Amino acid sequence: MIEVEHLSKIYASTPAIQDVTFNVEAGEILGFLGPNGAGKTTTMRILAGYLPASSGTARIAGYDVHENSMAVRGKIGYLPETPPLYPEMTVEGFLHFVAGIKGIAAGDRNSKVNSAIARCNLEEKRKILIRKLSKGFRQRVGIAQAIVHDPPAIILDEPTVGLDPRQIIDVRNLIKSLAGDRTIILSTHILPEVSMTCSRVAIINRGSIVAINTPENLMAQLAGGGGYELEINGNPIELQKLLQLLPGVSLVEIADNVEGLPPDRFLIRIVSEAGLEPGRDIAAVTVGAGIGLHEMRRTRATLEDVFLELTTREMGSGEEGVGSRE
Ligand SMILES: Nc1ncnc2c1ncn2[C@@H]1O[C@H](COP(=O)(O)OP(=O)(O)OP(=O)(O)O)[C@@H](O)[C@H]1O
Repeated sequence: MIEVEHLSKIYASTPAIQDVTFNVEAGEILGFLGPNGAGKTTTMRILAGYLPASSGTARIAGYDVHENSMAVRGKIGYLPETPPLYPEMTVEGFLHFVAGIKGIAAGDRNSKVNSAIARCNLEEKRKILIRKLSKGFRQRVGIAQAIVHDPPAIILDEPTVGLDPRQIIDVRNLIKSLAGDRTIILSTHILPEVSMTCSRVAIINRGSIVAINTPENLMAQLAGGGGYELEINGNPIELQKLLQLLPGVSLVEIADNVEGLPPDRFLIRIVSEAGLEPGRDIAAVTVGAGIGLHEMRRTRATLEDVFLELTTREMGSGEEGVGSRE
């Protein structure tokens, strides 16, 4: 549904994105995750046909975004970072106005507007002036204007920025409810947003895609990300020396300042080598050394670990990333 190939954009002499390539299948929600300034908005604006690329191509439902920008606008709904709302219009009046701009025939506008209002749970606000709405409701109006012409693809740029926690949950649920037959790209710099909403995530850093995969696979592929935590009483330094000798153990740390830990106990964090499970040996060595083992649990890499690993890595030091590039 969305095919992006070798897309680059250079502003004056500053490259904003470089050689960005990815596909989004019909019905998928792709999270476009990256720190501030990574190039998310630039990519979204090119896809929506609002900004020309310096090189490369992007197609939506088979149409080139540059060569067929009018056809593309009919296939795509776009919510920019700051939604283009008219505060002095009512919700319903504004959506009628947008439906007209988007070329919906006059006879179809009522049903399209009503359907967008229903999908975005705006029934009770339809006659209210937009300036009187809370930010959460305004964001829903922004999403309603993006979907009023019932496009098969939707691009949402940072849709939950500035919302309170309740509004964030509402907007995320709304986004999930729009999926199904529609293809959605959701740009965000908020990690939980992608794990809660998206089936796949592309991580962009300094203008380049560094990984693209399901959140689960990204976490599973992070080398050495898994490990164990032990709560012990006994000599932690002695145990650390013994555990460091075990095959499959790459790092043993004694944790500082752990809240809620009784004064005679220590927390040991162990990072294991990818694909190895030294848990049995760890338990046996600990008990064999006469150390009290109060608790032992597995720890797994989180999406946050993956994100930090990929976005804090220095340029030019094995930049390939953990996901499969498309
Ligand atoms: N109009 C412009 N002129 C010059 N440089 C720009 C322009 N727009 C963006 N940039 C630069 O391009 C890079 C990518 O910006 P972009 O807004 O796409 O990032 P982003 O990931 O959306 O960031 P944020 O989350 O902060 O919005 C940044 O270095 C930014 O400073």
